[in-house]
Amino acid sequence: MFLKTVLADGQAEQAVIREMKARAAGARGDIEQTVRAIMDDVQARGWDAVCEYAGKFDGKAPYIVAPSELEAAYAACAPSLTAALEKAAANIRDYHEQMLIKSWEWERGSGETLGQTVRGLARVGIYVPGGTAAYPSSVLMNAIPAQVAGVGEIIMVTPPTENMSIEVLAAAKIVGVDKVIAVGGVQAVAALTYGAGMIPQVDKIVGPGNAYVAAAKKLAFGTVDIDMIAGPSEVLVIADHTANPTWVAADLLSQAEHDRLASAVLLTDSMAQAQAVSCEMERMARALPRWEIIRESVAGYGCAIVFEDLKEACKMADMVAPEHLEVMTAAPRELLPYLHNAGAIFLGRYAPEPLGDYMAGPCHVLPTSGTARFFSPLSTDTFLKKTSIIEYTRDALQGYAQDIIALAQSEHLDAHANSVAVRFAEEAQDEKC
Ligand SMILES: NC(=O)c1ccc[n+]([C@@H]2O[C@H](COP(=O)([O-])OP(=O)(O)OC[C@H]3O[C@@H](n4cnc5c(N)ncnc54)[C@H](O)[C@@H]3O)[C@@H](O)[C@H]2O)c1
Ligand SMILES: N[C@H](CO)Cc1c[nH]c[nH+]1
Ligand SMILES: [Zn+2]
Repeated sequence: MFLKTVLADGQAEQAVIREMKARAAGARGDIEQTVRAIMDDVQARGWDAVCEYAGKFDGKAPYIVAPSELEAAYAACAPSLTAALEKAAANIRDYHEQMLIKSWEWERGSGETLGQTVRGLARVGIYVPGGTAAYPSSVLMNAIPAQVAGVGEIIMVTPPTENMSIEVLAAAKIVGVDKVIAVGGVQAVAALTYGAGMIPQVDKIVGPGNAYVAAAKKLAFGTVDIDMIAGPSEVLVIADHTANPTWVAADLLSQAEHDRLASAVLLTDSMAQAQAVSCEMERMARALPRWEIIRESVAGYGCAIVFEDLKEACKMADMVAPEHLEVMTAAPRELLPYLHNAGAIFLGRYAPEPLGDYMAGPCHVLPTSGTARFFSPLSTDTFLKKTSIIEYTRDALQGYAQDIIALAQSEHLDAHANSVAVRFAEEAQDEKC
């Protein structure tokens, strides 16, 4: 069968999870030493090193992409594409405006004012891969949440390939990215991390890239912040016998085509459904241009598991914690309370995964490789920085003075205790006199 199909027996589920973990570890690769050497060299020698590595790996010196080049790219795209990008941009923007957290203040009691200021980061870098994975949709998905969060300056970097994607450049123009620099790979991440030549140091680097870029982002973490290390794409579909097998198959293929390491998993309570989906996948996949990639990803990381009860399938989905989770059952919302771990959940037959990739509005940069157990999608939160605010009146502080002093003394921190005591000592003295 095209999609290997097994009955759930406890072991089959564990085997799938083991394979996915091994895949995630393998995808990371063992290139840290090479990447560290480039990062260190850029930190030490700055722009000269960036230019040398750009020449070595991309055969071209880095340069700032002029606004006229962005305009020309926009004009060169089909109007139907720029219109679709603009529609997607509007949906991404209004979705993220809904979730934006604002600064807040609260009076706990008389004279105790507490709160938080919430501000966008001053400057962020967005990495956009070169090659076939240069997705214009990813430019929108990374840059718009940053803009809505109020980031001061967005710098986009992308490898200076011979024929840079006009669609990517058009997307940068639509969003209004502040600066686009044609530089890629580790040298781009290093320049954004330490600052080099025309590239200023940023506060955070986001966006996907190959194993070198991912390793560089890992090393950058600490000097700057990063979003996450994105692994290969994943889709897990929970479908009962009511789902249309052609549609389920189409959705599984939509992520299998991303990458040879991509995973496409079906969980169902119907063996007939599993078999029908497998047949449909094979039929449709053979007609797709990325057939070779699909064949490898489905053979390596695709499967269907048949459960007696869909609640058991939900437990398995929670263990996998997939990037994308589709629920195509007669009553999808009934399963929602049982699903805790996923980057994005698509409910019902009219929410195929590519709706989320392009148009619905939530960001398509999602946790992968099981990290949806604890990571969240990229969003405005990714680009926000919070600062606590504490303001007390004299009386409010006095009300806590003895408690603070007691706590400080218990930790043998006399200067801490004194910082509060000193504020009331003079008054105590005055009262004595
Ligand atoms: N998860 C997602 O949402 C998502 C989206 C888009 C792309 N991606 C991933 O992004 C990646 C894109 O990869 P890509 O290679 O096409 O573009 P890329 O921009 O990530 O990497 C290209 C750069 O890699 C560097 N490089 C190449 N070989 C090197 C070497 N031997 N040593 C040091 N540096 C080297 C070069 O500087 C080059 O500019 C893919 O792995 C794809 O799966 C993921
Ligand atoms: N599904 C990808 C993330 O896993 C994002 C993407 C971009 N374009 C199409 N798909
Ligand atoms: Zn996709």
